[in-house]
Amino acid sequence: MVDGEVVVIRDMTAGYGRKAVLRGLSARLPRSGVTAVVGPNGSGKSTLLGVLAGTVRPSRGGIERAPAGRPGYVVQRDAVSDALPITVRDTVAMGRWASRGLWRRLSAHDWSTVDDCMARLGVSELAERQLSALSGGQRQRVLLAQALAQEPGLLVLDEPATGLDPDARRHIAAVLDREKGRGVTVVHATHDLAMAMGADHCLLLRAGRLAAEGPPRDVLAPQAS
Ligand SMILES: Nc1ncnc2c1ncn2[C@@H]1O[C@H](COP(=O)(O)OP(=O)(O)OP(=O)(O)O)[C@@H](O)[C@H]1O
Repeated sequence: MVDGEVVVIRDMTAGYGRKAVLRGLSARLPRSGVTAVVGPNGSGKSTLLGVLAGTVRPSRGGIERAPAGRPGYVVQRDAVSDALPITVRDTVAMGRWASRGLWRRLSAHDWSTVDDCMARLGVSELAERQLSALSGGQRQRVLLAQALAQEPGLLVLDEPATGLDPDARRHIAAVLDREKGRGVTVVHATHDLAMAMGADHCLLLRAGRLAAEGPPRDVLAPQAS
């Protein structure tokens, strides 16, 4: 892997308040590839994704050579309120606000991007349904469509397959592969071995440090045994 083809995280320390969660972490993510971040509960996966998405600010070091533009970020599904009175189409349209601004009307091009993203995730038939009335798997696809509507160069997903049945997991994995084919750099945290094995690159975190990095079969083989 040569330097021009990677996103570089260099000697990065980050956490919450005075508590450092990630300490001196250096890693590389293949550009236009899928990276899986694995590790036990509390090892710092979500914190790393937060840094990549720009919601957690490192106290030292940081990301070099991130893809241009605002990252698309899909948080863990249980972090999204069930009570939001909003339709599926309007949820996906929120992805356009980042580039359009809150107070400007969305253009015909914006709405066609929204409709295209819903189609890519197979949720077009749900467009007028309330987000709160969807199953967990449907909601996850809608949130992914919202992130794609931002047309990001970097797509960051926190456990996109958790709680989904095997078909839904395969669908999400196929969508991530398709985005990679469109040149998007994809990073996701997962506890799902098949999802991690399907990635191009794998980062294993342990207690806020990088315990291993490389092809998933090399990183995960000792874990699986
Ligand atoms: N908003 C926050 N404020 C304070 N501490 C936090 C916050 N979010 C996470 N932490 C702490 O940071 C540490 C790492 O949490 P993080 O969510 O990054 O781990 P994780 O590997 O994603 O875990 P999981 O697999 O359970 O999702 C934990 O000790 C957690 O309690």
